[in-house]
Amino acid sequence: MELFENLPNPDQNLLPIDGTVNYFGKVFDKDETDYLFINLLKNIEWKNDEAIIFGKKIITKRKVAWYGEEKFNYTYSKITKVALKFTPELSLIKNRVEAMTGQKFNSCLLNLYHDGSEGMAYHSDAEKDLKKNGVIASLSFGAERKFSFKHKESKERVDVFLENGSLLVMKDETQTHWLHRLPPTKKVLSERINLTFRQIDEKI
Ligand SMILES: O=C(O)CCC(=O)C(=O)O
Ligand SMILES: [Fe+2]
Repeated sequence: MELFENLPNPDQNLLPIDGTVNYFGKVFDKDETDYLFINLLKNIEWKNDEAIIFGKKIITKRKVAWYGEEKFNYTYSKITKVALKFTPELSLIKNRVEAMTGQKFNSCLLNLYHDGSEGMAYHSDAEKDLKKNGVIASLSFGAERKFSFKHKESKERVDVFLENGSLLVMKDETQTHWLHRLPPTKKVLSERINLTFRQIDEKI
């Protein structure tokens, strides 16, 4: 039986050292994936992102949204945001992800990339509002895109393609030792939605 030979193995660590990244592959069936993509595109309150880069306020082409269980404040690229309450679809996705990872999440940052010209530069998600070494669960809908990790010291690279309806989990010391990015590409002409479920430290 070689039928499952090429299926992603969620127990496999994609990183060679200093962190853990597990790729689960597609975790929603085709109909659910299509429904969720269209629903998120329509019902999420998408806004162009604002960030302070080298002291200057910039507005990104990429759109973002921030949802949570509570009205959390969250500081990202030096701008503080307040979370909106989870929609029924976000709660459904969250429950599914919690069952698959055995972790609890209380917030979600969403990104909408209109096409391959939009991406996200190298960064790590270790803002002070997040639990230290907390787990991040990343869901992708729409166009498949490459996602790259780079080790902060050795500069070693690890690439993974994030499929429509797939789940990627980053945990342990990943954010301390690795950067990640979504490189821009000329090959992708359609939209991609990314959801990163996170664990905001409720003590703050
Ligand atoms: O779009 C992605 O896959 C990654 C997004 C990301 O890294 C982030 O929101 O922090
Ligand atoms: Fe990130």
